[in-house]
Amino acid sequence: MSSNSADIASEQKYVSRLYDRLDEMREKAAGRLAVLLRQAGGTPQARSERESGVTLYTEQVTQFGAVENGLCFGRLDFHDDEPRYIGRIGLFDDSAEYRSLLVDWRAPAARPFYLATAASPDGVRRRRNIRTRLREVVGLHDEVLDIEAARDSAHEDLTGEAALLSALTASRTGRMRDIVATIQAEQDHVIRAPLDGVQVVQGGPGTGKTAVALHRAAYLLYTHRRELSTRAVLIVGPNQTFLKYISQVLPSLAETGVLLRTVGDLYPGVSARRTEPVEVAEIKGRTVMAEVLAAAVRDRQRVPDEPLPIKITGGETLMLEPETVRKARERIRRLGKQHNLSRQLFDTEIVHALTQQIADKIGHDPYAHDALGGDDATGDEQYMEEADLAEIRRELRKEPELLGTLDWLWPVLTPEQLVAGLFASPQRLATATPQLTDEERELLRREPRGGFTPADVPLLDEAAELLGEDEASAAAAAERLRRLEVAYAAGALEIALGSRSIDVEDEAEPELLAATDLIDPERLAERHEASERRTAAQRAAADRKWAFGHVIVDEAQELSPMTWRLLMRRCPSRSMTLVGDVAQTGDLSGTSSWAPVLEPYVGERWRLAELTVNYRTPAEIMAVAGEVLAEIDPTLEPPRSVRESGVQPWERTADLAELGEIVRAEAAAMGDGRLGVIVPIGLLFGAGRAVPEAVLGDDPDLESRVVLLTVKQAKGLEFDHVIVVEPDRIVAESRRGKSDLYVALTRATQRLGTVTLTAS
Ligand SMILES: Nc1ncnc2c1ncn2[C@@H]1O[C@H](COP(=O)(O)OP(=O)(O)OP(=O)(O)O)[C@@H](O)[C@H]1O
Repeated sequence: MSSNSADIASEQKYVSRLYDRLDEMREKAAGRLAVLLRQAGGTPQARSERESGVTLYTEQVTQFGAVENGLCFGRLDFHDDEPRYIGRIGLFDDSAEYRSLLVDWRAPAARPFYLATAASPDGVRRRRNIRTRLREVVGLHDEVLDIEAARDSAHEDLTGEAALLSALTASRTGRMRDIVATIQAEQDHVIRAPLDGVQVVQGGPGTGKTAVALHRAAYLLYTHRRELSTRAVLIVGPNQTFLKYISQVLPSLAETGVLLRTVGDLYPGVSARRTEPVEVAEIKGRTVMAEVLAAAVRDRQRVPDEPLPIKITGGETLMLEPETVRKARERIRRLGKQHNLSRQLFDTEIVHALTQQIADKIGHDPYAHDALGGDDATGDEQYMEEADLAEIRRELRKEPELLGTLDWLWPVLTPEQLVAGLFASPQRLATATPQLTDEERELLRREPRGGFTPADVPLLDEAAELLGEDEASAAAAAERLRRLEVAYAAGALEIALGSRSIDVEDEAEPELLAATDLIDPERLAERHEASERRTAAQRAAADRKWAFGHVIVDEAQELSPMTWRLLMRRCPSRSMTLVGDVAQTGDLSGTSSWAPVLEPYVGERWRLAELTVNYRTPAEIMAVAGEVLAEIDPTLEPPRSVRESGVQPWERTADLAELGEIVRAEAAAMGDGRLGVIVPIGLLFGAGRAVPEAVLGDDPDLESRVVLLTVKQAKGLEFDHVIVVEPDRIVAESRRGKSDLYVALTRATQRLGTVTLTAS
């Protein structure tokens, strides 16, 4: 780290100029936004232009606020070119030449900042990391890429790791940070990989997979803005806690147009929070469930055992024969249309059959063969006129008893009704699941009330495909969209306010406050709705059939085959980035190899990139975790730790009552930072009583100093210090217990301890 004050002063001058420029642009955008928000009325065209202006300037104000911290973090000096400053966004001066002041990190011109090495300098003489706090330059770290220049430099440091190491050893806050200033070359290659096709990123714990996935989203949105801003990018993460943990990374990279979702939230209108045993989730994740659901739909298309009497107005009773229903059903099934969309056809078939019955009874022309009869026609056996038949059909369609019968024979179903109804009924389960054992069937049974589990979501989606949407559900979808828009509009206003720079906030920027005073979320949502100018991410969130421009999956090894089906439906272009580690798979329906999950969708056409360096876990901890990895699969290589901490992991044996004391001692040794206590599922509440100061729950607040959680909850997260309680019990709790332990042991950035409890 250099602290040459002359250099710092000179960089400060430049950085201050960049902030001045940022302020100018932000003020301009906020001013324009405020003016637009005060306007009302006008022609439809004027309104529409105003609405797009509001969207544009809201986004700009948000973006300029989001890049406040660490706006500029790097500088490249070339042998034969002007220095180039690298930052979170591109900035230009407002002169006629529109000169570049700051290069966006995603632009090709910024790439040498991440890739140039002394061996392959690419014209770069010196790479400088600029560290800022608020708007002040507080340190420089130089890396000279040519030996000659290195001799003259005041910032001689050829290791190139100082900036990285200072980022890695900093205390954690409970929120993931971006790594834009220190992206490493192997990560950069993944981030900038082509948009098309399926890119798998396999890497051990701490290799930056999540970081890379998020930076890739930002890169793709920047580089392919036009395609992706209309189709949107979806990022799927394992749980709400994890999504919260990563939620600030993309805004800090000035990207907000990405939809972050858990699998449990991928079916619009359902928030799957119900829990269930892992064995049940595993059954629901099997591909065979697609056949089960198809059978469950067929089972709802009934054929009565006996003729059904149907009383119609006027007191007459028609008989609907099982054979008639069976034939109608066969004909309709042959058409291959979705169940709900076939209902009308079914009605038509049955109404026709019953009309025929009436015609047979009353419509036969008694004079058909009688030339002297009162009728005009001769010869042909004359049934009723077509107009009369049509009239009967019309009347029949209004008959309440018939309508009830049709509903019973071919009910219009929502996916929710189909799935909940299937699991609630032993009889329906028995019919639809011949492939399962009695025991498995029994596991699937549950009460319909109580909502859905994450493993139900792919089933709901599959069911929706089989059923098709009728008008009622389309109307419900429109209402969902409206509600989401109100929520989004509230969020957008919050971001516009919350992301203002500290300086601006201090001065209580009057125009921006006026902007939010002027419009409430409900009205902003109406503007969006009226103008059809919702962001793609907003529209995608409410639309089950949305085809995303790119889908990124984190912890992709955990997805079940049924979830893969759902995701592939959401991404027909197969432009995907899948990051994960097959050694960390915990879910029983997850995978331990990439090829079999991808083969059904893309054959062998997918690219594999491997990340090999562990940025999180010091070598001392990785040595312990490496032993567990060898037990999972001796052919797997643990990632190489980038640093050593000099601290060996510790082990203790204690009884549960002592756990509180141990945790307090560890927290005291930690300074500021976060301590994660990872326990077996069965011990969560017992440990919670023993360590009352720890937070725990479905979605624990990760910013708390001590967090108590299960391995499943800890997946993807990290803490400065970690205590793993009862490692053997963690292994024993699941068929994938060793992988769970491996995950638990690799969460610490500084120090690891394990506690084995004595039986008491
Ligand atoms: N180039 C980098 N510069 C600075 N920090 C980095 C870099 N790469 C990774 N890190 C940090 O290393 C830690 C681990 O990264 P991340 O969580 O993305 O790893 P992961 O591969 O997803 O791990 P896991 O598989 O255990 O979930 C994070 O704190 C991340 O910020």
